[in-house]
Amino acid sequence: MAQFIPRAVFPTQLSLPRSYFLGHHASGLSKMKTMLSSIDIIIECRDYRVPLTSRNPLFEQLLSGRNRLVIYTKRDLGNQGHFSDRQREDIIRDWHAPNPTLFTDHKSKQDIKTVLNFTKNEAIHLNNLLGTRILVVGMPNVGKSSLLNALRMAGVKKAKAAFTGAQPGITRKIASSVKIVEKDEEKGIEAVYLLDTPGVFVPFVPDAEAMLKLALVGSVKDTIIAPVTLCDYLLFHINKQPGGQDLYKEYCHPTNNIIELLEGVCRKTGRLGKGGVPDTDAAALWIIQRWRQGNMGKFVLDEVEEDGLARKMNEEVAISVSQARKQKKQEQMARSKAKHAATI
Ligand SMILES: Nc1nc2c(ncn2[C@@H]2O[C@H](COP(=O)(O)OP(=O)(O)OP(=O)(O)O)[C@@H](O)[C@H]2O)c(=O)[nH]1
Repeated sequence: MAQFIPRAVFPTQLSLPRSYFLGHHASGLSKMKTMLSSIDIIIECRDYRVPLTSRNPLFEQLLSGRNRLVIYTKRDLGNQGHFSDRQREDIIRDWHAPNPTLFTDHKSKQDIKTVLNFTKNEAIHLNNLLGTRILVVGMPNVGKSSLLNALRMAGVKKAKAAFTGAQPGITRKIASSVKIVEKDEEKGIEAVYLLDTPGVFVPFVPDAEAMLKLALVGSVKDTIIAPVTLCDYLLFHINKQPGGQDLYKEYCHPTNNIIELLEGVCRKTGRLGKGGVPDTDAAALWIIQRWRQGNMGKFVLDEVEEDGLARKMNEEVAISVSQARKQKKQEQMARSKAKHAATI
């Protein structure tokens, strides 16, 4: 049998939406701006599986010069405990230095304890009599509320304070602060409070592939991109992993053809519509969910290289320059239209 060769590149998807910046993202961001003066530390959450693509330039503007901890959430979905995972984390830490960086799984007691200890040390250092106030920010569905709940449970043994969910946009408003560390006079620790915020999406996604990555990790609603397209992009990544084809071997032989895989899934799991027609959309969503739960491979979608962050930042500058030019052109056109209308 011929050796299976995975696709080297994913076909360009010209028709994909490249924006998902919603009303509550904009209002959440402007509310955050007004609150910053009463905040001591920012925890910025990013998704472990998209360390570059989940960087939001809006937060860079908002948080520049602020005391910031970067937390890469959902580590359990992208880390297999290999040496290469450790190397990747070292590179990411270097990107953010001197800001501290942590990697978490919200169900890992050790990971949550590390975050809690960080906040306690900051509280001792700041020694704010009114307590230390921490704002948690990040892209939609990155796991901000889950982190808050886990910290609250570990820190003050209190149950869930924030709603969480598998789709983005569960948190719509900045809620009141939640205590995660009690005041401890003996140890000289003032109380620590967290404030959860609504996820804020990037204002403009640079390319279709970045949109596919953000959709795959659940930052945009599943109704925005056709499930078969999204699943095809996942298949592209699965096939690139060592032994990736084994992840779907019960449904199909090694393939680059998404329909072939989905039809195999439909047959095996009974996802058939009227007249036995395979329900490929349902099969695609099922595979995507399995990957999001860590049952279809654990891997990172972005290439992590030492100069990766610097290249991404240059890209953002280029986009903002081209957007500024576009805006200027539109303004000139509007002015000349108005002038023309005034002369007739
Ligand atoms: N596997 C895994 N899942 C996580 C982790 N953290 C959060 N999740 C899941 O990710 C989904 C989104 O979590 P939320 O805490 O609601 O995310 P959010 O950032 O508050 O979302 P928005 O309301 O859109 O701002 C939920 O299904 C969580 O169970 C993690 O560390 N590992």
